[in-house]
Amino acid sequence: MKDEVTREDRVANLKGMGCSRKRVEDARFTQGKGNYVDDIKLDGMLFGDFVRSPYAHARIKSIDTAAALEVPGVLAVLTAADLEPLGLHWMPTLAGDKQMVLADGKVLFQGQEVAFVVAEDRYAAADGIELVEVEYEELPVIVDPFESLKSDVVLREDLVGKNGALPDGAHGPRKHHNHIFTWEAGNKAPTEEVIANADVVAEESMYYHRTHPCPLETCGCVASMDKVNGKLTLWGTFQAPHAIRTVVSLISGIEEHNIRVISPDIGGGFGNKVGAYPGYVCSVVASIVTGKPVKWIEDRMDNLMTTAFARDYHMTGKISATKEGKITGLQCHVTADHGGFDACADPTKFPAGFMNICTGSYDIPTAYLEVDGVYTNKAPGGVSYRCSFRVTEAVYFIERMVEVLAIKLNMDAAELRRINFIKKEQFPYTAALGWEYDSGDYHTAWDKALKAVDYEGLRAEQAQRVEDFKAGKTRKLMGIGLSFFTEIVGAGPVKNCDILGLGMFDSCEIRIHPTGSAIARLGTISQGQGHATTFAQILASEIGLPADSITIEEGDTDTAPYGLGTYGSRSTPVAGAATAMAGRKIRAKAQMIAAYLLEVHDNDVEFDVDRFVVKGAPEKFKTMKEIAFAAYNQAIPSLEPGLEAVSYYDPPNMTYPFGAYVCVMDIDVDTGVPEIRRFYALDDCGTRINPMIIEGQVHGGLTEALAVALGQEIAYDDMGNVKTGTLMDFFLPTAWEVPNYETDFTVTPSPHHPIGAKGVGESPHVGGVPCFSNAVQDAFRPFGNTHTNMPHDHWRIWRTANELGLHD
Ligand code: PCD
Ligand SMILES: [Cu+]
Repeated sequence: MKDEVTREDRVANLKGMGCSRKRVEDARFTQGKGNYVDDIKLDGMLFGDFVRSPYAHARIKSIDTAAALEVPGVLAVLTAADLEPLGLHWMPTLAGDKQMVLADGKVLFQGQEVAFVVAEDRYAAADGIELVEVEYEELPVIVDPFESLKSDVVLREDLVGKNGALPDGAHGPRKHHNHIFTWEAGNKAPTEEVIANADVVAEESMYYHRTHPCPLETCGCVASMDKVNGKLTLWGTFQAPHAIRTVVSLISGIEEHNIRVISPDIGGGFGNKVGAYPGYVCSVVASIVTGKPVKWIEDRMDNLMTTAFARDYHMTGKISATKEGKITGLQCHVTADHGGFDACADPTKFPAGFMNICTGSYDIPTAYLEVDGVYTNKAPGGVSYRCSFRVTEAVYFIERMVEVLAIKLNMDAAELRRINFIKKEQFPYTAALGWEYDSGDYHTAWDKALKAVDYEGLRAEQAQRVEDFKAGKTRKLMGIGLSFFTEIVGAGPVKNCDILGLGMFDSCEIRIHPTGSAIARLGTISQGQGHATTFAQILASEIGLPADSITIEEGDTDTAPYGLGTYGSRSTPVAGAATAMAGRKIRAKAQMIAAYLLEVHDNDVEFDVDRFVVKGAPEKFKTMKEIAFAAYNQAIPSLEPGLEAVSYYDPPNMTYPFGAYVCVMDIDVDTGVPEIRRFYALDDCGTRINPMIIEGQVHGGLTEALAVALGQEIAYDDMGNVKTGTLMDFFLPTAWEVPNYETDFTVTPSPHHPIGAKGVGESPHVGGVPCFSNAVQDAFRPFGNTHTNMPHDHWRIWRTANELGLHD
């Protein structure tokens, strides 16, 4: 006899929310069957590549392309002079600035695009590049933003009026010719007053160094202009394909319906692929000029040296408290190094992103933040790396300030956090710098974390270690790194978040096929996160069809509904919500169909897992599969045939995931080598869609956090040369450096999200960096250390030990 199918079986069969469904995309990724931009090969396709500036700041006196054009296979060499008649020698940036597509009279950073060589293949292009003769006149180089604000050297002549007048920038008045904007949040005078009269004030200056996400796949595109039909198709590594389509239309004048932008598989994005690069514009122009498809793919050095960097924030803070440790005020000033052009990808009203989340997880009554953006001779960008909107910087700042305050108060840093956390009953909580935190339960998470690692025990062990060190019994110190973070993800309500005037909603469109399977398309685009797996799970739970019968498609602007793309952990909070809402529309229609089929009133049926059941008569039901068929097969009075829905979702607020991290580290004082003994990470991202994917996200984010905290950096010398432009010098952690992460969670749903989910992709990075850094700093705390700057590579750790006299 066949076992009866239980309700539990039916739930399991859906593989819906909460299930660790295996990633459906991995079958192709693990078998080398992914379809990345560089896999696209079209008939007659040409290859374009850049002549790049060896200088960080120079006047361009002449460009001679004659010899390059003689190279067999080289078809064209584009310079700014060729783009100028088309109005394409400069392009708008996402931050309201403009950027040279090809060097127009001067170059502002090493690696800047000077000319675009179009050839039959990559090798001919490379030969052509060698023969383009550019005459440069070197100009004084500025790599330090503080120097920049004092210098007579004008970096952006295009932004200075004839008589030296300084027209306003995109974000208001400018103080100096190399100044971009000042952005403020909070209340200055009251904060200064609180700090001036406080029992205790801790002050610190810190530099969050410039780094780069270094995705496995570099940036690139293939442009194909079909002149007969007037259609442009652009494949590329785009994190925001629809926005790219709109931008391409606006700057090229090609009507938007004649542009098709496709993001195929993307080998990691991490924010690097949000903005628009000169390579896109040049490929499009080259395709129009030659009438052939043109591919442009960066090499690793191009990618590291010239595409969207992250961080480069010089932060100075003051934090005040009572003698008992209750925080009373916080002040922060940032000097933000934006390089040669302001190309940050923040929502328009937020030139320093969400840096104003820098009060962190603490109930701080008054605060003030001021950010000055500055031009220097470095590459532009400033969007990227597992937090598009500067939350990494904000959390690093507050999590260091709290540690520095703990030292000043001679208090335990875990206890100091505990007494200042926003309390559960205070949510929704409006922070001093303006954000409304949707939900949180920080005390529960913190207690769980400290208990899991036996915090008291660790502190006792650390004290013993200090004794042993002083007694000459060991040369290893022990650091306990703590961090508690609150993220802000899911941009964003259209009322205050837009990019280039495009409101930051997102979308999902669903079609149910007659046999009860479905396709859903979204305005976001996976770069490895596993959207094809997880969005199908949301739908499975909402519409009662198995996730395995639902295809998720993203990234083709001809088919997907308009959306703002994937970055800032916005897919779950925004497109995930749209998916649930579209699913509910499907369910509402399915209910009417079910009622018709069961010959009862609409309100007499109710949804149960995968079917509609007559209330009080569970043996009378129609499964979603049957309903789907009926939608196409029966004429139902007053209902259109078919079963489709679309939702454009404008979230009422952002979501505020949080987490509690602890890192235990042993540091060899004589070599400066840190050894991570334990890393415990508790994440709360509200309702969890796929626990296994969440765990993968946490592992990835923590590994990138380890990289940034312990060695990864884009470093410049005084001449503006990039010293870390290859993977020989740029630290990319491998399994060798990575510890065994212990992951954990609590669940505090978002009250405004239809399924209560918050983002998680960025969180481990945001919380991880301060945790690793705090572990290093904590090891040296007993010897008088208050703060040292990242990255904590072996040399810098060794130097700290040396400066503290530990080598004597
Ligand atoms: N609650 C929850 C949440 C979430 N999830 C999952 O998880 C993931 C994620 O999500 P999110 O957080 O929402 O996010 P998205 O939007 O999707 O994504 C983005 C992110 O993501 C991350 N992760 C990753 N991974 C991979 N693999 N790759 C990549 O690239 C990446 N990137 C990075 C970044 S950096 Mo930016 O862009 O900087 O802003 S931001 C970012 C997906 O799958 C989802 O579904 C779940 O499950 N649950
Ligand atoms: Cu972010």
